[in-house]
Amino acid sequence: MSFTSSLVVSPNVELSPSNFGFLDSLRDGPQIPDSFRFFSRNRVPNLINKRQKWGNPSHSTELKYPILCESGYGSVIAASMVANPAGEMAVSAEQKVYNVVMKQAALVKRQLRTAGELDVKPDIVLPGTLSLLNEAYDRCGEVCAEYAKTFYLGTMLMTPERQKAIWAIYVWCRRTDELVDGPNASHITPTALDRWEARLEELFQGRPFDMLDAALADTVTKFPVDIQPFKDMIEGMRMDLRKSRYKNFDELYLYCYYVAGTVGLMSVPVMGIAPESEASTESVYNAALALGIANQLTNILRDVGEDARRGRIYLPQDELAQAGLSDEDIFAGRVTDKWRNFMKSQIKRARMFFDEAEKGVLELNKASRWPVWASLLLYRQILDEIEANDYNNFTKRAYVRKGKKILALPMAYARALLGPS
Ligand SMILES: CC(C)=CCC/C(C)=C/CC/C(C)=C/CC/C(C)=C/[C@@H]1[C@@H](COP(=O)(O)OP(=O)(O)O)[C@]1(C)CC/C=C(\C)CC/C=C(\C)CCC=C(C)C
Ligand SMILES: [Mn+2]
Repeated sequence: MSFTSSLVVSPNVELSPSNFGFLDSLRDGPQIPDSFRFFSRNRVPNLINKRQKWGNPSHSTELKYPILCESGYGSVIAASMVANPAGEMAVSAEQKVYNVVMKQAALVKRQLRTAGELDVKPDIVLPGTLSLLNEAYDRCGEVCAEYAKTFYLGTMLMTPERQKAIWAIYVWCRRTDELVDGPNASHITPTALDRWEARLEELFQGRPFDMLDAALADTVTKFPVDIQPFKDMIEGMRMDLRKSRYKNFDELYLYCYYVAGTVGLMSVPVMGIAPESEASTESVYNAALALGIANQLTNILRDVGEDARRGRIYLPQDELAQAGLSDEDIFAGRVTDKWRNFMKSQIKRARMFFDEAEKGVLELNKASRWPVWASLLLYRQILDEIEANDYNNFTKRAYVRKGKKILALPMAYARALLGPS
């Protein structure tokens, strides 16, 4: 059975709207309860909450990271070559990420600006398959609405093609995240992640395993989306399995790229760049990357206590030491002046990434700017809430109240009216 002429469903997989049990295909440890199905209508409670991570520029106001815009590449790249203890030159996290950004930007440059608009390939329909594909996309929309309501509302202005594609990407990201962060996380091994990656490769070759994969398989035939950011997100999940400390911001930055910067790189080819934009494709990708990093840093700062209770500290160890703090201080969860000062510098860094991201939102297609602004404004407010909690992110979870969330939508809309200057 196939969904479109280019999609071939893996043999022995019965495709039906209710077949979302993709964990079965990853199983290599203890049995996963059959009753568990990803994205059943009643959201499976997230028993183990979120991942977390961060970094800090307290000693300097100089931005090393969010500066991959066109000018100054040379110096950034030079700064990115670092010697390891053996004296060999190693490629820094920033350089690795930069290579992916350039690759994705080049791909998009070739395909995205066709008379300023995206040239969406039409469906080639086989009898009976289009309705299944539509059902798959509808299900992606439902999942998205269930997990990220504000963002889902923000996608309402997008063209149906773009909207569906973003939902499909969202669902793949959410499923990937749930592997290590969801209720079945304890069953997930590196081998399971290898299988998830093999499945991703199949999907990109037009052989989706289930309906939700089929939606993404269709999306990647229509938009210039590269597989690398998807693979990198899986790599981020591997990192989460094997690591619970980050030596310095370089290590943390790479992790943030893997789990969140990648989302920006996946989304821009679908959202599109405004036809009137004069910004370079690379600079828009750089901003997208910055938004992912900013979100993830914020996520880490919000969840310090929660993560510590799982034995995880995403904060850069060297910056903690510089601030006179240790793991024990975090496990003890004491809000001291040392902690407040440390947090101030971490928040400052996260805001710098948000500022960098702002520049790029203006350059996006008009209809895509709204959800991005909404996400940026809402996530950034979490930092304000951490401050309002007097930096107690050990026992108080910073969150944006419903009223403020609702207000963010018209504010985001107003901002979205502003395009490239
Ligand atoms: C408009 C918009 C936000 C589009 C992105 C849609 C999309 C594909 C989102 C996928 C998000 C996802 C499920 C990622 C999996 C890994 C993960 C969970 C990352 C964390 C997200 C926060 O999720 P949440 O608070 O729900 O976390 P819990 O699991 O509940 O704890 C992250 C912190 C990062 C998500 C990263 C982004 C949303 C980056 C978005 C960047 C762009 C869309 C680029 C915009 C373009 C420019 C030029 C600025
Ligand atoms: Mn999660």
